[in-house]
Amino acid sequence: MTRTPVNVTVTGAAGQIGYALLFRIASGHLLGADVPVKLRLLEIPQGLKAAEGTAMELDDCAFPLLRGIEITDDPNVAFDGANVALLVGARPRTKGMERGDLLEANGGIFKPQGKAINDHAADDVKVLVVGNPANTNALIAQAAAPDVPAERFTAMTRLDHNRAISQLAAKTGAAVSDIKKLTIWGNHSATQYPDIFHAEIAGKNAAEAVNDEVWLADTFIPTVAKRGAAIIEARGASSAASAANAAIDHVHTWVNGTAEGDWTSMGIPSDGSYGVPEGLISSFPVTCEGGAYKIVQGLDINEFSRTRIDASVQELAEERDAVRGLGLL
Ligand SMILES: NC(=O)C1=CN([C@@H]2O[C@H](COP(=O)(O)OP(=O)(O)OC[C@H]3O[C@@H](n4cnc5c(N)ncnc54)[C@H](O)[C@@H]3O)[C@@H](O)[C@H]2O)C=CC1
Ligand SMILES: O=C([O-])CC(=O)C(=O)O
Repeated sequence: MTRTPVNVTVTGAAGQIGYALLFRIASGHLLGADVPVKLRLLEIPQGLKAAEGTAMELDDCAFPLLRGIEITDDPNVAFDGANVALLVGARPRTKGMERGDLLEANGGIFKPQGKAINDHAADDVKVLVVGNPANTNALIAQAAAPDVPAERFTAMTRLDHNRAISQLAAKTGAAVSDIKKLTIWGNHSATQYPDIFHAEIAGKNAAEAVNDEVWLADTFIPTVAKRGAAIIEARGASSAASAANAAIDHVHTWVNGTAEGDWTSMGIPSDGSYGVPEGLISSFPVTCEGGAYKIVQGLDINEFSRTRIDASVQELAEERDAVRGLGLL
């Protein structure tokens, strides 16, 4: 049976994450090895030529699943009929730019893109925001798309989730595949909280297996939370292939489901669970099934975790208030 191609829109397609992402989408890693895709690449006018170069390379791979590539600088065209929208392009912070300036500059990107998604995307559109500040950019886009169910707007904390699994595996000598139920709470920023109290290593509680609160507080949490800065320091450029890989993981899990006995972390609009104010786009532990996600309920949050979740959520509330003050919500 021939399947109808899924329309996948990628913004910032000529950037470094875009370059690492597009080939994996086209080769079937995003949605599945039997799902044909049509790509729409959105760039600013200065980025169009480089996006065309990437499209030439995509053609040269002769991917059997790739059924077309369209390149545009018009969000209304890029999101027309989009089933999956990966919002990667964002305004990076430049010298002398304050946080408020960054939020304002990104508001100028994510508000019109949210409106274009509202007006043109397919009814089943799923949106992942990668561009930083990812959680608040997702909130801006979602607010501009009142006709799209709010839960379709998500922000990427899967890279943090994967980083935390890898650090925990290195500490304990466990295989990455033995680590389950890790959680990233809060913002994709240095305040995020990677939580191992409910995680399992080969079926045993991870916090008990580690049994080292000093390592947890002084090494594990800051290493995961500041990994982005460490990569910039080492590579001279921010994470690209690992960020693209996390975007693939995020959408693949959302569409195809979490494994039995495991969960993942996604930045999603809060329903008030775990004391996170409703509407904030915060990272939670979630399970996915049938193309929808659900927050894992009933976890016991200890004092150590509560303080850290609250601090990250407080930062999200401040970002929301700042963009509200700028008239972006
Ligand atoms: N959530 C996460 O875990 C991570 C997020 N990031 C963020 O992802 C974003 C992209 O990173 P890179 O690809 O490395 O940046 P990059 O600077 O290499 O590429 C960004 C691309 O976006 C394009 N762009 C800018 N404004 C646009 C607009 N309005 N519409 C369409 N395209 C637009 C630019 O022309 C550029 O080609 C950054 O904001 C970065 O901070 C990066 C790593 C991890
Ligand atoms: O830190 C950055 O600028 C890029 C990023 O979000 C990450 O690597 O987590």
